Amino acid sequence: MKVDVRHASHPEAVRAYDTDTLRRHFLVDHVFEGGEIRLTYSHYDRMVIGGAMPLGAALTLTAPKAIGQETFLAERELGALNIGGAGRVLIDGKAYELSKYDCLYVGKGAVDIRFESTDAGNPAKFYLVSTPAHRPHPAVLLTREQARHLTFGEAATANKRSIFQFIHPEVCQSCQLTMGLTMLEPGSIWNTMPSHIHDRRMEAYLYFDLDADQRIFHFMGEPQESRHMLIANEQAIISPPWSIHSGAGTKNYSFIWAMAGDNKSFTDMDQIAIADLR
Ligand SMILES: O=C(O)C(=O)C[C@H](O)C(=O)CO
Ligand SMILES: [Zn+2]
Repeated sequence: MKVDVRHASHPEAVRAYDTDTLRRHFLVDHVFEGGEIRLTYSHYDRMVIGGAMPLGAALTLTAPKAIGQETFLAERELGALNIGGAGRVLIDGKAYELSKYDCLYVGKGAVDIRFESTDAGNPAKFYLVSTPAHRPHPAVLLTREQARHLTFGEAATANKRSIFQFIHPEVCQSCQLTMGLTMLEPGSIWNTMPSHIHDRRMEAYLYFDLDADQRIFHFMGEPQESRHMLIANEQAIISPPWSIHSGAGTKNYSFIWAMAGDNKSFTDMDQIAIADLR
């Protein structure tokens, strides 16, 4: 299992980052590798993001040194959303079957976590997000149809999209983790424009369902000091709590968002007027 540790950056320091430095701190360019679990440990709210892509054999989620525990979920909770072929997650011997766009919540205290693909030729890709947790909540398997479905945006502003809230207080209990999926309609390319910040929570995005030759311009930074990174399919970004997080693709795409921090309120956002961005 590979673990990459990312430290937190002060917004004043980020103003001076060049492209490579921005990407080193905030881009996770290699989330999925066949037959491996890869993790990135962010010091923003100690969120861990990563990918588990099992092939022939099951992959076991063990506790890396960064966690400082005997087992990965000793003091953590986990969301796993499948963006690949069919697969299953085994939690202490109980199997949960996940098709593409299904999400599993796993609470604090689960010990033995394994990931399997149904067909190694069309492997499952489990996108993982984990945050510290203070109490156990039951495991919940959610299909996209069981998520809370909201629609936002318009074709005229190229931001017509569906938001599916999976790990959200009205759908599934968690300690601090929230997680969901946003899918843009063909012809719509903008997510979260007008953009927002929420200093109470950090956020991470996994961009996917993007053609290999297309890219997403991901905007970040303080609202009056915006920067951008070019993102390819199945790459993730870490968004500090003080940063905008907004993207424009050269084509439509989907992304998984996840947040952690002082509240689980999706609507607790400070909106930034487009005219105020710099
Ligand atoms: O398309 C969107 O807008 C989103 O998906 C917004 C993110 O979920 C977000 O930034 C939540 O704070
Ligand atoms: Zn946000």
